Order: sequence, then C-alpha cells, then structure tokens
Amino acid sequence: MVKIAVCGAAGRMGGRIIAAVREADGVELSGALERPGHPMVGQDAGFNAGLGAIGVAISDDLNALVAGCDVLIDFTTPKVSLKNLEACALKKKAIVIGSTGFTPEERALAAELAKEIPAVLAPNMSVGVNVCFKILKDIAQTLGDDFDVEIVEAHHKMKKDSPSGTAVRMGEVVAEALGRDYNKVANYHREGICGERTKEEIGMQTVRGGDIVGEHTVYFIGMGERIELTHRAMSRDMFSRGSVRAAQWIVGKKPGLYDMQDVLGLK
Ligand SMILES: NC(=O)C1=CN([C@@H]2O[C@H](COP(=O)(O)OP(=O)(O)OC[C@H]3O[C@@H](n4cnc5c(N)ncnc54)[C@H](OP(=O)(O)O)[C@@H]3O)[C@@H](O)[C@H]2O)C=CC1
Ligand SMILES: O=C(O)C1=N[C@H](C(=O)O)C[C@H](O)C1
Repeated sequence: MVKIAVCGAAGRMGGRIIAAVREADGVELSGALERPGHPMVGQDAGFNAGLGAIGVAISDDLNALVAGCDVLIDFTTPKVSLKNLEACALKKKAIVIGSTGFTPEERALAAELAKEIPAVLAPNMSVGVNVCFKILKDIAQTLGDDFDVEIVEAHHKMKKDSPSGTAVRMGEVVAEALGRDYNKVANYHREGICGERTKEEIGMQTVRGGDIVGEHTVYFIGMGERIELTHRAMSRDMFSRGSVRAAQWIVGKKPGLYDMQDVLGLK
C-alpha cells in the first residue's frame, strides 16, 4: 500500500483528491493537512470529499504528516508547495505538486530541492491536456512562423493566478517549438493604440467567471485559415485521478523533477 497524504485538504482540489485516493487500488490516505488556524482543522477529511466520516482528521502539523506518508500530494499555492517540498526533502519522501502560479525563480528553487527527492510538478494532471502539450509541439513546428499564436484560457472566479499554469505551459511548448523565448514573446495585455501585432508574440488572454472548471484554446491563425486546439475540463475528477496516478508512479523513482508527461509516458 502506498501511503498518500493530501495538503490543501479543505480546498476544491483537496476534497476531490481525497475522494480519488479512497477510490484507487493500492493506496491509502495516511493524512490530510490544512494551514494552522483553518476552521476545518480537527474535522474529518471525508466531509470535504463528500464521503462522510472516513476516520482521518485534518491536521495542521506538516512534519508529522510528512513523516507518516510515502508521498505527499499538494494543491495549494507556490509558496506553500515550496515549504512542503523542503519538508519532504528533509524526510526523503516523494511529492506531487499541482499548484500553479510559480515564478521562474520559484520553479528553479523547486528543481534545486528536487535534487534530494523524486518530485512531480505539473500544472495540469489530466491526460487530455498532456496530449495537447505533445501535439502542440508538432503543430507549431509544422506551421512555423507564418501562423500567429494566441492562447485563451477560462476559469472560475475563485482562481487566484493568471494566466493559468496550463496556458503558460502551452505558451512555453509553442515558443520552444518555434525557437522563441516564452518570457520575451508572451503578450499579456493589449489596450489603446498598442500597434500592430508582431510576428513573434504569443498573445495570452484570460477569462474569469462563475464556476468554469478550466478551458484552454490555442489559436494558430494564418491568412485565410486557422486551427483551434481546445481542451475543456468537465469536472476536477480527472485532475484528482491524475494526481493519484502520479503519486503511485513517483514513489521509488530516482530524485529529480518530473512532470505529468513523464508519468504518462508521453515524452
Ligand atoms: N495541476 C492540476 O491539474 C491542477 C492544479 N490546480 C491548482 O491547484 C491549486 C489549488 O487549487 P484549488 O483547490 O482550486 O484552491 P483552493 O483555494 O480551493 O485550495 C487550496 C487549499 O490549500 C489551503 N492552504 C493554504 N495554505 C496552506 C498551508 N500552509 N498548508 C495547508 N493548506 C493550505 C487553503 O486554505 P485557505 O483557503 O484557508 O487559504 C485551501 O483550503 C491552484 O494553484 C490551482 O491552480 C487546480 C486544479 C488542477
Ligand atoms: O485553478 C484551477 O482550477 C485550475 N488550475 C490549473 C491551471 O492553472 O492550469 C489547471 C486547471 O485548468 C484548473
């Protein structure tokens, strides 16, 4: 049995991940964590998962939680995830991180810490999005510089980071395939007399509202034709199942930073 602990247990993803752990074979929920002072600390972790009581109380003791698991699944924020990565590195435990909104510096720090332990860091745990990452590279390389690339993502109104981690990764995949530096060509803002579009830029647009789970479209726009590659998430459950699959895969791997394409064998 792989012992899985879940951090962010009272969150939107935390609840679905706890449900996915309980449904999967070969794994057990060893603990659930929330920030100190959270009103759900001390309550049964099954409630936020819609399962009723499951006999695992939500704790705020990170070190005890890490000590009792084989792998920690963490969907919180970059700062919390880096703290968790550090705690896992100290105790030589594996970690799966789904949080998004990492700065380049924070990602570099995650890679440094993951020299000590096996870690999966992925902005999207769904099979569909990871297949999109794979085919985007192909589409971009095949079309080359004659098609303008624009990426539009839509999410629920509670989402804190923008653009989504998935949209950023899509932009990075396309930029790399076209020999461009994403950080130089990403254009997040157009307003007023902002001038004609440059050939190199990748437009990054964000929609926020209601309860949209997550939608991403990459436009390749040519003269007289365009390709639109869209992924729509219908629920959070495939992200959650993906994170449990990643947790089962990462235990026993060599230290290093892996992503969901490694887990799914898509590289
Ligand atoms: N990789 C993927 O496939 C996916 C990634 N995500 C990403 O996952 C992250 C979480 O999303 P979501 O579940 O919607 O967000 P939520 O805000 O619903 O959940 C995050 C939870 O973490 C808690 N938290 C904050 N600080 C700590 C701490 N120090 N220790 C333990 N728990 C803490 C929050 O508590 P409080 O609210 O009190 O701060 C909250 O309950 C986001 O970055 C999102 O973009 C989401 C879906 C899929
Ligand atoms: O915050 C969310 O909800 C989601 N976040 C991820 C991201 O930022 O890419 C993945 C998914 O689209 C849902």
